[in-house]
Amino acid sequence: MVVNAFIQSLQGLLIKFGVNAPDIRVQGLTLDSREVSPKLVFVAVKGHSRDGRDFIPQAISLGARAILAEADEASQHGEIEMREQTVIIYMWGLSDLLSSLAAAFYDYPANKLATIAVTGTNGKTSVVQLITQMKHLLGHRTASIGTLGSGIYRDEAHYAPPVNGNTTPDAISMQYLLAEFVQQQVHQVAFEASSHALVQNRLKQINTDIAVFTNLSRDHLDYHGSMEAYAKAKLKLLELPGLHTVVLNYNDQASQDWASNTGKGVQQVWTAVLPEPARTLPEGRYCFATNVQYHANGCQFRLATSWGTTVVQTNLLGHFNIANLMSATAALLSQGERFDNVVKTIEQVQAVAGRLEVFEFKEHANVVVDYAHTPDALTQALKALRLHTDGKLWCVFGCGGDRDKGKRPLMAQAAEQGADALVITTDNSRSEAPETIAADIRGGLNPATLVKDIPDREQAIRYCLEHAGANDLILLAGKGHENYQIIGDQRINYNEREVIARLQQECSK
Ligand SMILES: CC(=O)N[C@H]1[C@@H](OP(=O)(O)OP(=O)(O)OC[C@H]2O[C@@H](n3ccc(=O)[nH]c3=O)[C@H](O)[C@@H]2O)O[C@H](CO)[C@@H](O)[C@@H]1O[C@H](C)C(=O)N[C@@H](C)C(=O)N[C@H](CCC(=O)O)C(=O)O
Repeated sequence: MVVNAFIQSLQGLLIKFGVNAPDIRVQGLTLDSREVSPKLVFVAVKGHSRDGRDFIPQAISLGARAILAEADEASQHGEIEMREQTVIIYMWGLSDLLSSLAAAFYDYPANKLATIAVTGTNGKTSVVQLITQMKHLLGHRTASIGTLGSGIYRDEAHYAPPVNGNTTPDAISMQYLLAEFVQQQVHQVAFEASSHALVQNRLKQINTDIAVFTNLSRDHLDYHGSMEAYAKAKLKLLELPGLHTVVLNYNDQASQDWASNTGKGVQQVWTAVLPEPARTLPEGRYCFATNVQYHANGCQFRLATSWGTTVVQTNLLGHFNIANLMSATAALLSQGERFDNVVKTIEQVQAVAGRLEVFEFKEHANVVVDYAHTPDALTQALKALRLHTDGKLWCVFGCGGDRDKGKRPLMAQAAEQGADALVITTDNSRSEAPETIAADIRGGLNPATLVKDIPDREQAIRYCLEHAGANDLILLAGKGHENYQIIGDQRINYNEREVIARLQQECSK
């Protein structure tokens, strides 16, 4: 809820932007005509598929007292039109002004927060979540914004869903969320910066202390057109105001571009996961994980940084999670958190719910829950887990009903190539019979591959626990943090993490 402190004169603000408008007192701004109320100003801008100005009549009918509309040409800037009881103020270049306008409206909330922005093709969500959890463990009131939604971290993440389903909310929502956090005495915010958001200037006026770059690989070419344009979009993170540190990935080629585009006076901190201690050290600060040993319930590695060196244990699984952990650690150390305190948080931090989340079983094989539900994600998860077991790697998986049937044999191949023992189960069968989906999956397997069909997911997990050796590792792929199964047209409660917690208790009796 926007609180009274935000009620201010829009007029004062518009004067800053060279527009002389009548005095209008409002509580907020919105880009969406459907959300308009008399207390909100509707901001009508041209979009990719639609023109917000076409929704002005709807905003008026919902009681908008004021509308800011994108001007078609510079000469129209500051023009004022009255339609019924509503004042429409035209502004030239309004789309690009949105972040500045909203920042001013909400009184520059980012200036009152410690802010960390994370970009990169993979790992954004995990790094943001790790930073958030670690800052919480260090005793700070910490919030995050990203693919999982937005909110303050308490003992677990309970977030409001992402605005419009976007990883990075629109320019107005970003400032609004930050202002809400300020109101709630938050000290630290970490947010994901998608390449779309950077190109569309959703973050332009967000004072950002630290920028973290994870990695760059092919993605979103439908939107950006070429790898060059995509890489350039990511680099726009370096243009955000207030940056004092940029965290770069020594293992990723694209970091060289980042290093050469880093502004004067901005400190570079390099992160890496290396097989053995680094022979040469980068210029600037660094935060390296070396000699990583992978166990059934986590990793042990040597943490070698410009702030100190020690051996640490974490219950995160997978090489890429150690890379994510280094990014988070580097950001925290750059903020001035004490080395020994940060090390303690590395040892306490938990995996993001349903993302290579390990559940320990004393007498049985450990179980890992992961959201992997595409062939590539399944391949990556199995590849990561292979290092964590000397025994067999089990894979429990399925495919959705009423969806792309071509995916079924591909999932089978990914499982067959990455795992030693396969169990096909149900994963949102919808209107199809689980047996039909299983048969399609089997169609992608080598006939000699040993595979079991157990449509009931819980029975499938029990089967693996009973048959796997204590050194084996069992991956339950597909459900992750979700808490339902769609069977027929019913959405049935099913939380795999709760099922496993129950089985853990049963097994410990
Ligand atoms: C291509 C793109 O980025 N589109 C974003 C953009 O929408 P748009 O410009 O197409 O909006 P539009 O539908 O043309 O509408 C134009 C204007 O009319 C307004 N409108 C529209 C309908 C209506 O009834 N009333 C109304 O007022 C809209 O609020 C908007 O201001 O602005 C919207 C509001 O900020 C975003 O929600 C929308 O994201 C869409 C949903 C999207 O799919 N975006 C993807 C590509 C994206 O941004 N993805 C990245 C993550 C990528 C990743 O790393 O995985 C992200 O940050 O989420």
